[in-house]
Amino acid sequence: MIETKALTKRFGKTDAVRDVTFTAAPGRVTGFLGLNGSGKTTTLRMLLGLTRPTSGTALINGRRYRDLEHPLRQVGAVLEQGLMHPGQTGRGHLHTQALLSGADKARAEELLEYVGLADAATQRTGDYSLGMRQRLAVATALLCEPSILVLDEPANGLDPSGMAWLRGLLRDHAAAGGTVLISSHLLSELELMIDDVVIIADGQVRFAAPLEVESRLRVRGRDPHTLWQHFEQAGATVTTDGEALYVTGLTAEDTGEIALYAQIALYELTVETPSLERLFLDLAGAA
Ligand SMILES: Nc1ncnc2c1ncn2[C@@H]1O[C@H](COP(=O)(O)OP(=O)(O)OP(=O)(O)O)[C@@H](O)[C@H]1O
Repeated sequence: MIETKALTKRFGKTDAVRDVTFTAAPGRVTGFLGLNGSGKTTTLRMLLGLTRPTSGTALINGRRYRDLEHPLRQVGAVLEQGLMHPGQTGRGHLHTQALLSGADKARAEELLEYVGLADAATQRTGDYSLGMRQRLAVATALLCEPSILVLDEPANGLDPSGMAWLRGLLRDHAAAGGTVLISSHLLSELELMIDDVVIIADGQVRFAAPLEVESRLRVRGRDPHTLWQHFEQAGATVTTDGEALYVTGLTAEDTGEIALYAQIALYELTVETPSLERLFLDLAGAA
């Protein structure tokens, strides 16, 4: 569990982060979205004890990072990929990091395989592509099997297959009960991998909610007018573009049952998740 409460950081006269409060819950992948300079990295650095907050708190499993007993066993972070010696091999890097963090070599070998670098383990990291360095950084973060993963812009440099790999890895981590916080300005890519979204603009949180709350249903049926009345009677909000009805406030199951009860054939019942990009541009742009 990650919690920030009224987190604030001032650099001179600049309020980089102002009153930021949000939660990233276990079992969920939380996207931390913002344009460049919006305060994402500063927030994550405060969470990881690398920058001292001006005020407010940032907690990992209920404690500040510096009060954690075995921080690397609780939280793994990918903040930048530059922290590896270019002359060291991928395997050498991971073995060194394992030694420093109290993990064993077998875990390092397992992770080389898991992140898809087993075949490139003997190459120098200086010859790695940006995507390969990202994979190695993720492997390093996972060495001590932390329940929480914090990743700052991990999608940078990943090709489509790398993105699919990252998506699978984060989903598996959350499915096993872990907490994932991932920052990005690459909206379309995050949309497929997150459960909850926190949007930050100009140092302040503009939106924090599960992604699905904003979803709506697109419904077409034989008698739209009567369907409309039934949906409204069930408490839904209904609009139309002349082709279909758009229903919010009902599940797809409820909607199907209501149509069956009214004996009106349905021709279409689609759950539409709003484009995160549209949501983001509306909220971030309003800063
Ligand atoms: N050490 C610092 N000293 C002074 N100002 C800083 C410092 N670090 C960040 N800032 C300022 O704080 C604001 C937020 O920066 P931050 O790096 O947190 O944003 P970001 O959302 O991570 O952006 P990016 O995606 O470009 O990294 C910016 O205006 C930045 O210039």
